[in-house]
Order: sequence, then structure tokens, then C-alpha cells
Amino acid sequence: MELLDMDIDLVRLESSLWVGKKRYRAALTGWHLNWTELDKKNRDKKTVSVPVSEVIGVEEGRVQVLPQRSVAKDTDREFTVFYVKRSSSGSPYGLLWRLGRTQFCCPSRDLRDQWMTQLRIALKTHSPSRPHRLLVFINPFGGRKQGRQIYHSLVAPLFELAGISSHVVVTERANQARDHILKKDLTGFDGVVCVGGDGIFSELLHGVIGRTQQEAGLSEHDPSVTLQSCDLHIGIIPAGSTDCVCFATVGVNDPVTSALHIIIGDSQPLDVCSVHHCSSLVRYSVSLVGYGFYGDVLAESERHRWMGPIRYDYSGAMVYLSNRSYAGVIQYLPADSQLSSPRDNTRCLSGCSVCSKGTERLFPHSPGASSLYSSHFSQFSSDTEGEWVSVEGRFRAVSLTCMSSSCPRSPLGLSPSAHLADGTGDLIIVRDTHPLGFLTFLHRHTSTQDQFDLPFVDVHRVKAVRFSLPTGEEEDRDEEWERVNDGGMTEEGKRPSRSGSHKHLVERGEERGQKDFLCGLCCSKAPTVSVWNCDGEILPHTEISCRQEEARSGGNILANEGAITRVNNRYNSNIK
Ligand SMILES: Nc1ncnc2c1ncn2[C@@H]1O[C@H](COP(=O)(O)OP(=O)(O)OP(=O)(O)O)[C@@H](O)[C@H]1O
Ligand SMILES: CCCCCCCCCCCCC/C=C/[C@@H](O)[C@H](CO)NC(=O)CCCCC
Ligand SMILES: [Ca+2]
Repeated sequence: MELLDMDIDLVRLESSLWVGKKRYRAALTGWHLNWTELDKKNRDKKTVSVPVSEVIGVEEGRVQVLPQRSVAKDTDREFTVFYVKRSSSGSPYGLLWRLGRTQFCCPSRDLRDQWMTQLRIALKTHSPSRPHRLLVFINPFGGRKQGRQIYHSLVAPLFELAGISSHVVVTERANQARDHILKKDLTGFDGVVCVGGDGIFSELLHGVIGRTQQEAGLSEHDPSVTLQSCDLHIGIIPAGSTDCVCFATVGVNDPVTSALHIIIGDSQPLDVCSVHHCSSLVRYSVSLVGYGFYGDVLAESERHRWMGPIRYDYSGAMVYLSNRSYAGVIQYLPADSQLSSPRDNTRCLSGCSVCSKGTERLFPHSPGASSLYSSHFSQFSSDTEGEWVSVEGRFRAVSLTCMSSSCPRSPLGLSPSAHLADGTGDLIIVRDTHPLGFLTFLHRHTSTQDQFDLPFVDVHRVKAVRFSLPTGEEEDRDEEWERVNDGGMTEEGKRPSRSGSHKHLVERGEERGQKDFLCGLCCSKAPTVSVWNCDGEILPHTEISCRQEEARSGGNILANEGAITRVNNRYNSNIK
């Protein structure tokens, strides 16, 4: 093994090169491209070192790619190397990545050709996980409706530079991307990419999980089934309103950063939570399953989609002012508290040891096995995990989050110490409290203050959660509600109007449960139930069961190719 490493690390090419008016000694080893500035006495000055795995492309001549492609003429001794360059700005969890570019001039055309050939061979040899062909879905209505422009001006030129061919589908309706993945031939694609927000990501997620189960002959609705892990990676180019999945995995929501991660083949397994109602699957979630405040904000915001991303701020204020709490019964199955806790102040980043230990614990004998951990609720309990716990009362908010759910609105997220791929979620219970207390709780999401250090807030690391209405108020099956929610937005990019469906339901004389909520903000009658927000989609049921499906670290199950390790961000500098 040692011999092999040494072999690979041998210098493949070394020569004097010029960058502008400065002379450099450049060397290409198996793993790195280095160039060291030389002074007049041939003494080494500053060295720049780029890992081959972070080289994006090599072009003849003096080439520029962003903001527009340009090639300088008469450049037969020159070549340009493009690579990942970490910027000094970003968020506490990730730096922005930019396209670094250095134009080298060789003493001869022959040497230039040698450099180009060797660099391209090194790239092929040392970047085995890079995608070659991608299927890209653009939601033209996501966020500020900039998806198409973002893709064509910032992302497509980078994919082209990296030799990635892409097939682009601009969606014309909600669920088109999901259906495409479920039904069309995907032979030859190394991954699927969405340009949009958490909603279009969720479409890809459902498509990829659904297709994998179909191909394996498994029913997603059968709660006894062990789901098959997915080989197809999902990449996210953020162009939505919250971009929570992108932000929580990459640390920033920036299209160029994400495109560069996709190109170099970074991946991050994600936990997935499945939501069931009466033993049939309703949806999967990777971010938030939230009742009360977050459900109400989403429901209200759908009526103001025309406002774009600020619809959440407006609706947040409206819902806060309406001062609601809801009765319910929460049952949860605690995860093993010896492994981690939502208040242990850790931050999960790619390569996180808690996530790797979780995988080891769950799949001790099957390094190559491809099944997801999944079982009946009744089978979740183990010796080290607790028994089901029940809490009944009135709640401002009940939130279950598989990951931190950090986003630009809340840079540390709903649960800052939650893990991306440990097979658990964090259940946050905000009991009814006075308006100022709840405002304090909300406000702490925007700062580094601990939102769990409040007397009316509890947080638990869990494997599964069930929610039901108090005895005597159980849910009726509401097919009308289901129909209204099934189609997502209309073809013009608008959701079916909730007030419209309200009128319809009231006309039919149905006056309880979720129907009450429909008039929540416009009528004086206080609603008795809220709705569930599942990664930005309203669920058609109130009584639900959620369980963690386990992502296998390294198994690429539901990988966001835009994932990054913060450790790499901090310690991998291009300047030695
Ligand atoms: N062409 C389309 N017309 C209407 N709706 C679409 C179309 N393409 C996708 N959708 C749906 O639009 C919804 C919202 O899209 P998306 O998540 O991209 O944007 P967003 O809601 O602004 O962002 P975020 O989810 O980050 O808050 C998704 O549920 C998706 O299914
Ligand atoms: C006084 C100041 C009050 C400020 C309150 C800030 C609270 C911010 C918490 C943000 C939590 C985001 C959780 C992520 C949820 C996503 O899966 C989902 C889909 O994109 N987004 C929303 O539902 C959109 C939900 C938007 C909620 C505001
Ligand atoms: Ca988790």
C-alpha cells in the first residue's frame, strides 16, 4: 500500500513556467499541482498548491469562462488551469467557492502540450467519483424565478468546462421532475440535479427513492418493507426561497459553490424521515416536519406566493400575531442518549464521527449491503434506546427535523446540533406560552442564543414520532383536502388557493378539523387544528407517524452532491 502511494505521488511533470511576468517552478504529482514563484536568484517564494481532485478543467490558450467565455488569440504556448478557490466569505458553516484560474505560459508549444496531456490524465485517474452526464431539472417558478438564468449563466459554463454533458428539463408543472425520474429511461445519467428550492429537491428525492423501490420490486407503502438504498445522487443548485437542504449540507446557498461541489463529485448522505398516515406513506422529509407555527406559516404563505421569498416573513408575522396554540398528543421514541444529544453543542459536517459511528452500529456486518435501515415502529426499540414517551397538552409548535435545517433566515437552524446522517431526528416541543416568550424563542433562531434554553421548550433526539388529536377530536379522513394538496402549484406557478377550498368546504357544511384552519386568519373563529408542514409542503393529514429511515454513510443513498466538509473548508487552503 505504501509503495503504491509513493508511486502515485511521483512527480509526473516539472518545468519552469511563466504566469504573467513572474517565473514559477511548476510540478504535477499524482495528487497535486503546485507552482512556486522563483526570485531572480532562483530561490523559492510563495507556493500555490491545488489538489488534482479540485481541478475543474484545463484549456489551451488564455481562456476565461465566467462571467463570459473568451479566448485570447495567438496563444500556442499558453494553457489555463481552472480549479476550486475558497473565498474568505461565506457563513459560519461553509465558505463560498469560486472558480480559480491561472494562465501559464510555457517555453515551447511541445511543453504546453505535455502539460495539458498530463493534467488531463491526472484528472481522469484521480477523480473517479466525478459525474459525466447529468439530468438537470429547472423550476422556473422557484424563489425569485431566476432558475433558468442562474443555470445558464453560472452553472452550465462550469459543467461544460468540466466536460459534463447535461440534459436540461425546464419544468412546466409541479411533480413533472418526480414523474420523469419515476418513469423515464435514466440510463447513462450519473446523477440528477435540481435548480430551485426545497420543493423541487423534494420532487427529486421522491422520484429517486420511488424509482429505486420500484426497480427492487418493493412497495413504499408497506410499512414492513426495508427500503433499498439509492445509487443516483441528487445535486442542488439553490434558486428557491429557503434553500434549506442546500444550506444545511453545503453551508452556503450559492449556485457557483454548489456547481463546483457537483463537478468534483462531493457527496453527503442524508437522513430521511418517512411520514405515514394509517399505515400508508404520505411523504418523505429531510428537513422539517412541523405542526403549529411552521404549518400555519406555510399555509398562510401559499396565499402570498406572488411576494416571492418574503412571503415567509410576512406570513410569519401574521401567524405570530394570531397567537395560536393547538391541542395534541405527541409520542416519541428516544434515540440512544449515550451516542449524542441535541444539546451537546456539536456541529455536524461531512465526515462527522457521530454519523460514521451510527452507520457502523447499524450495519456492522454488511459493508457492501445496499439496504436502508427501516422497520416497523414496534421494532425500533433496542436495548439502548428508550421506550415510547407520551406528551399531551397545548403546543405552539411541534417540529421534527432530521438535520439542523439551517438556512439564511436561521444560520444555525431549527436544531443546531442535529446530524445529517446519524439515523435520528430532533423533536422540538414548544408548549403553549405567552406571546413574548414565543417571540423570544423565534428570535433566538436568528442569533447564536440557545433556543432550547427556555422553560416552555423541550428537545429530544428521536427515532420516531407519532402525533394524534386528543380523545374525542380524532381526525376524519378528508379526501377533499387531499385533492387540493396533491397537485402542488398550478401550471402558472400558483398553488391552489386555500381560501377557495375553504369556501368550497364550508359550502358543503364541513366545519371541523383542518377545515377550521382554512378560515384561521380571515375569520374570527379560532382553529382547533393546524396543518403539517413537510419540507415546505402541506400534508393532507393531521394524525401522522414519522420514522427515521437510515442513510448509510458512504452508501450514497440520498446524497446531495453539493455537500461539503467544513473541516476541509477551514483547513484546506490553496496557499501553503
Ligand atoms: N413548472 C412548475 N410550475 C409550478 N410548480 C412547479 C413547477 N416546477 C416545480 N414546481 C413546484 O413548485 C414548488 C416550489 O418550488 P421550489 O421549491 O423550487 O421553490 P420555492 O418554494 O420558492 O423554494 P423553497 O422550497 O426553498 O422555499 C415545488 O413544490 C415544486 O413541486
Ligand atoms: C422575530 C423574528 C422571527 C424570526 C423567525 C425565524 C425562524 C426561522 C426558522 C427557519 C426554519 C426553516 C426550516 C426549514 C423549512 C424548510 O423545510 C421549508 C421548505 O423550504 N421552509 C419553510 O417551510 C419556510 C418556513 C419559514 C418559517 C419562517
Ligand atoms: Ca439526523
